[in-house]
Amino acid sequence: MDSLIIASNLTFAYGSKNILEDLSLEISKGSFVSIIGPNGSGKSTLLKNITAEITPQKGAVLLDDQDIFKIKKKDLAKTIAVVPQDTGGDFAFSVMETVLMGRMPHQKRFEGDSEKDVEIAQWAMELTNVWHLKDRSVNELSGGERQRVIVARALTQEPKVLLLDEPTSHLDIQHQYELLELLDRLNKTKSLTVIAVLHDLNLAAQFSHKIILLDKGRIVAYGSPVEVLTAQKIRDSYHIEVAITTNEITGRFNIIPLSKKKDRSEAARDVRIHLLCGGGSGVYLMEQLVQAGYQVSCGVLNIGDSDWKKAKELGIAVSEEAPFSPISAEAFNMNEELLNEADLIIVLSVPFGYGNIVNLEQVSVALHLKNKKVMIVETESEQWDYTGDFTGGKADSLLAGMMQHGAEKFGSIRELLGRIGGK
Ligand SMILES: Nc1ncnc2c1ncn2[C@@H]1O[C@H](COP(=O)(O)OP(=O)(O)OP(=O)(O)O)[C@@H](O)[C@H]1O
Repeated sequence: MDSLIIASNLTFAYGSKNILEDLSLEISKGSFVSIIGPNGSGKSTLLKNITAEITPQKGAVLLDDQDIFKIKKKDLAKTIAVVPQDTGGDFAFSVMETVLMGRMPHQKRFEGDSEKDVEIAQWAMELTNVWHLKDRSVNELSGGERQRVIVARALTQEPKVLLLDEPTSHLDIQHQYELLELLDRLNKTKSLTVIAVLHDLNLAAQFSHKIILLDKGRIVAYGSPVEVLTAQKIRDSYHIEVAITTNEITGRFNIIPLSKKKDRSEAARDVRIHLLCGGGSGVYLMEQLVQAGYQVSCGVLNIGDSDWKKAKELGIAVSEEAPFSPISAEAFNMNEELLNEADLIIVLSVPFGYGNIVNLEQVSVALHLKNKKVMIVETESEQWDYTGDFTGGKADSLLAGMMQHGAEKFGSIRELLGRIGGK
């Protein structure tokens, strides 16, 4: 590994309270590393130690093999730029003047801004989408605009490594992505090493090569997103349950916080919901219902189907069958059990053929004989090519029969969630 930063055995205390405990790490040149961890775990303190803003009581930090605390501040600023957490304070300067301050490490004393300095400042302001604000006073900007100006100032330093402390905290979702995509681009095209404290684990997962998970001043995990962002590690550090699922389209994984059992809505906690879905029609609803605290089951689903995969990821009980096989007695019986246990059955827009009509018949029996509550969602989703009934009218007549016996119909999953109190 071609290391840019090596921290060894760092111990840092504020007063008598140790914040970092014998912490060691290496960050390689050209990498994109995120630092995550719960509030107060020491992320900002670590960042300040490895940028020589504060000095540890014990341990050492090397930047390119040099003791960082011995490098002159001006020289250090040619290599390292920092976007601090708090970009507040009084900036009685214009945006242009503020961004040009980033050139100071490269300028001689009393030397004004050269044409090149202005060009670099413009380049950084265009990248961060603040060029149009160049003549405004920084004091008049919104939090998000100001944050982008500070990033522009840091880029104007032309650093080899950019350290950012929660750079997305003031940004709306569009600007969060724009900023991280910009950092990703600079990382790839200019070999800029990026070290960012991020609170959003999904953003960290999406953009980082490596993630450092800090807890109580110690590194509890350091590795690729897949190695660090496991449900177990997140539970241990953040004391929260999460489901980790894979996005079918992007291939990236999503971390979905699940409310703690005790925090779940009283109403949702003990309600069992069974879904008749398939082909991805149930993915979104499953996530929403699990997140809202419902106990969810589904079936019968073909093994390998996207709904089946999502159910497995979320740990949902599922009655399953091999693809292209008729529903076996075993799958039928398990589905019946799940239906019997359910307080509510939801039928989603699934094309019915002779292979899966049994599912609908089972729901119909549960409604007619067991008085189960049934909700039917009939949508033509963009993701799902709803083609309806391939059973010569049998599916339609079962659905119509259920409607006559009290099943409720909804035009969309959102409408249904509005009724049952999902998210
Ligand atoms: N200047 C300071 N003086 C005394 N204690 C401090 C100071 N700065 C931070 N601390 C304490 O050090 C601990 C770690 O703080 P730090 O800001 O590094 O955590 P963090 O992981 O970045 O937290 P957050 O996610 O809330 O930003 C906290 O308990 C904090 O109260």
